[in-house]
Amino acid sequence: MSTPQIVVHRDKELMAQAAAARLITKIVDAQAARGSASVVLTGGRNGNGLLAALAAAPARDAVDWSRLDLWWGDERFLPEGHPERNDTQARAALLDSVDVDPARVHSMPSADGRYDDADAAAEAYAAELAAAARPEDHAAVPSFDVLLLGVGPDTHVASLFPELPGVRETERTVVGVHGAPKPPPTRVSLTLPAIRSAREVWLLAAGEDKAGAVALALSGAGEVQAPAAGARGSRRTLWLLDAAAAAKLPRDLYPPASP
Ligand SMILES: O=C(O)[C@H](O)[C@@H](O)[C@H](O)[C@H](O)COP(=O)(O)O
Repeated sequence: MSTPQIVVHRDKELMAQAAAARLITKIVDAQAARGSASVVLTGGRNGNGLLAALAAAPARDAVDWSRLDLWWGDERFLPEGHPERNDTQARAALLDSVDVDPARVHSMPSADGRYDDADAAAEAYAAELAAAARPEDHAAVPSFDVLLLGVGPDTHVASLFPELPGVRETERTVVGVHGAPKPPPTRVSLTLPAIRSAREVWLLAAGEDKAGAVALALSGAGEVQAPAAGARGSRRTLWLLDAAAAAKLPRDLYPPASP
């Protein structure tokens, strides 16, 4: 697992634009090397801000959108098309305006009666991930090129909240989440083992309400108390912050070229 690297941008707009530029480059490079790319999307303001910045970036046309697999790190277990679903928001921010292959857009199941509950939905998504994994991935999920995560003020990532059962999961790749402290209470989430199968994990946090969470997760807290601390990529873990979210980082962690 990789050691976190920290990049601090002046404000959240610049952070979103820089992250979008980074993601375009990453996808183009992966497509050049392997023919296709895979990205795991996240919900929240910063994840959607990145997608909106990507939609507005002229370089987005360098991506072959038809050769991109999209997955989600978590989802609110709500009916399809619900405005609070992460995939509904991602479609509005970016996916409706680029030429993605619908068969490669792997939304998490919705609460529309097909699955009894979030646990059954999680099992179905785990099976979809397992079917997409290749032998060389050595895991029950593909080796995603980039997995994006927002960070909550309580240090949650995806729908893995401090001390809840989901963050303690060591076997399953996807779990149903019940009683989440952030509404809606019922969700579906990748687990830390699934997140750690990604080559690169990028965590996004902006605003002063995230400063405590960022400092805690990067200062040696355990992953059960601070789930963001356990989100690491196999090759790279990148924390993309704005200055306000970085404000409480211990000085020795603060990167040299920061504003
Ligand atoms: O399902 C959710 O409720 C969101 O996906 C959530 O996990 C979000 O990513 C973080 O809370 C950070 O949110 P912001 O980027 O809005 O601060």
